[in-house]
Amino acid sequence: MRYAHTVGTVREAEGALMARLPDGALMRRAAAGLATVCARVLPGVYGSRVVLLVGSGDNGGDALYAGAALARRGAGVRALLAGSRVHEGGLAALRAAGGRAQEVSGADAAAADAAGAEIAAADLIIDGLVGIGGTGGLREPHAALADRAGAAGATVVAVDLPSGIDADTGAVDGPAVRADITVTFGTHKPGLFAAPGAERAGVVEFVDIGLAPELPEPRAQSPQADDIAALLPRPGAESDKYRRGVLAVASGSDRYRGAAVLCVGGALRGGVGMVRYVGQEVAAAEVLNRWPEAVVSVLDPTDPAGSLPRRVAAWVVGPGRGLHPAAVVELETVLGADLPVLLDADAITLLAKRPHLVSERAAPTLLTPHAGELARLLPGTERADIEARRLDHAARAADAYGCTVLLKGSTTVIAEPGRPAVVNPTGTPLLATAGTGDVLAGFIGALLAAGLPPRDAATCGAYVHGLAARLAHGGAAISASDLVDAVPAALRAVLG
Ligand SMILES: NC(=O)C1=CN([C@@H]2O[C@H](COP(=O)(O)OP(=O)(O)OC[C@H]3O[C@@H](n4cnc5c(N)ncnc54)[C@H](OP(=O)(O)O)[C@@H]3O)[C@@H](O)[C@H]2O)[C@@H](O)CC1
Ligand SMILES: [K+]
Repeated sequence: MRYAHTVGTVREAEGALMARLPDGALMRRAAAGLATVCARVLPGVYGSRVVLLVGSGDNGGDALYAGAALARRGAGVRALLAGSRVHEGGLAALRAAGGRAQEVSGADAAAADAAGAEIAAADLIIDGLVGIGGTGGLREPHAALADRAGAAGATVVAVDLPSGIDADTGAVDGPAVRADITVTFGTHKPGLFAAPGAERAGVVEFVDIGLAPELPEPRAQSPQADDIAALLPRPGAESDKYRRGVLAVASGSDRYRGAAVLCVGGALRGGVGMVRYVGQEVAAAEVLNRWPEAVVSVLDPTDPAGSLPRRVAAWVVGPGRGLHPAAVVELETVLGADLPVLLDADAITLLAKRPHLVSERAAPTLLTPHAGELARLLPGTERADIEARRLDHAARAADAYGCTVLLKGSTTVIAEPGRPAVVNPTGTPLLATAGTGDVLAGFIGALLAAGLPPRDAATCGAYVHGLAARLAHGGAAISASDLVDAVPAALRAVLG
């Protein structure tokens, strides 16, 4: 598991630790770890050209000390000083090691051109413009340096986090460094997990500076394959279809038959004991045709509540279901039962007008909106703002509805009141195609039926779903049906 803490928490922990350590000890640890990663990235340190982008604060100090270490090993190191001040100790260390420094000011075109030439000729660029002390979009000349670094062919290593991304949210306001590698200190930062910041971080390397004993509960966590393997249920000798869990699926309609077939497919591949599908006649026939192992019943339009299956362990409701009055009755009936329920798509749209159905519910509920649907659940919130600050808004919805929320999209985030947000690391743009959400809902439903709590079921579901998309065609485009077929390979990859 990777853990992330907010800037405020890091500052407090850093203060407590620094009080017990000699001056500069933490920065020396950070810079040594940074220099080690940089040396590993370079084909050879001796004779290589390293450019440091240096801002006013300690992030620049880290870059300068690491640059000094590389200069001592024979690298040609040039620091471009962009800030209103510079870390004096770091600059002295760089100079003592034979490195050179030049100032870059936003107004001086000649200095900017000289800096541009250094960047273009570099083998390695170390981004120490701003770290956790950065606020708002990058100012000049920082923004221009970030752009030039992006256009250069060199490997870019970001110090602590790529400059220009918000450490707590991952929001990017204007130009930001695009790193190949980010070397982060003490703990991960939430902005390294969540898009759009996460997309700028490249491979994230963690350097332990001894902060862990001082850190409280994290703001966010990002599961790795072994965490998922530990959570996924595995059938034992005593398993039977009822113990593995019976999932009721109310997805699709005669108009949207695919949502029925895909959701049931996701559930079956999620290892459910039995799927009980209920829906309109043509959709039900389609499900049976594609998945003969599903137990299917046809909804009575005059009695939607009475025709719902009983003796089930969990429910999935909503994908392609429609917004008609019978769908409302169905939703109210399902939420009235004391069982775990996953609501997706149309069920979320219906819920937005009836929030009490979930907020007053005691049994576990999981909502799986995309950003547009979450905007419906949080009146007055723009979709674009949700995309920019996914962690905050998922947490807000979880608090407002008193349930678990999985926010789908560029980075899938799972929030639950009082718990650290889970940020899924396997997401891929390949998933941005119709029907993939139906598969996810079914797959997570299977895990709910098996008895996993919603947060764990959602965590495993998002992870396996993303991995399946990546594995389906080796990174080439996929359809939602391909995704269903690739789930077993993803499960094999996780379970080993
Ligand atoms: N915490 C830890 O445990 C450890 C932390 N360590 C390191 O310290 C880093 C934090 O250092 P920090 O506090 O000095 O802040 P940091 O990000 O370098 O610079 C902030 C300065 O930048 C400026 N500035 C701000 N916004 C800007 C903008 N948009 N555009 C342009 N400029 C902007 C502003 O200065 P101004 O120019 O306005 O005077 C501000 O004062 C941390 O990320 C890690 O690398 C490790 O060494 C050891 C362990
Ligand atoms: K940085």
